[in-house]
Amino acid sequence: MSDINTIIKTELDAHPVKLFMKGIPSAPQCGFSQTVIQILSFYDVEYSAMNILENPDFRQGLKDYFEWPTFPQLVVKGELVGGCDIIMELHESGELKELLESATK
Ligand SMILES: N[C@@H](CCC(=O)N[C@@H](CS)C(=O)NCC(=O)O)C(=O)O
Repeated sequence: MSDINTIIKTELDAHPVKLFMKGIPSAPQCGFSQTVIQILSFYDVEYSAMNILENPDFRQGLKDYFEWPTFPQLVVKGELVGGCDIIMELHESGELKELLESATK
């Protein structure tokens, strides 16, 4: 495993719900990231967010790690759930609630 993959794995092990985004939750720097932050605010869930604009190694490393080319990336228990479109769909279908609840169990 390359160094960045090891660092990503350590980060994911430490945070059951992890959002890789552009900007920070109080000041998203992209509309897609902003939408996911708004959706997460509907849930009583603790999450950790990383600004990939300030972490270029993660920005490229995550694209390779998850084979997913864009941000945001929401990761629950080490598994990529998806980006903005998927999170919106899962929110509307009610599946996101279950997923987030499973993260704390
Ligand atoms: N359809 C995507 C939209 C996200 C997207 O297009 N993100 C772009 C612009 S913010 C991106 O991350 N590009 C790669 C990069 O900037 O490294 C989703 O559902 O998340």
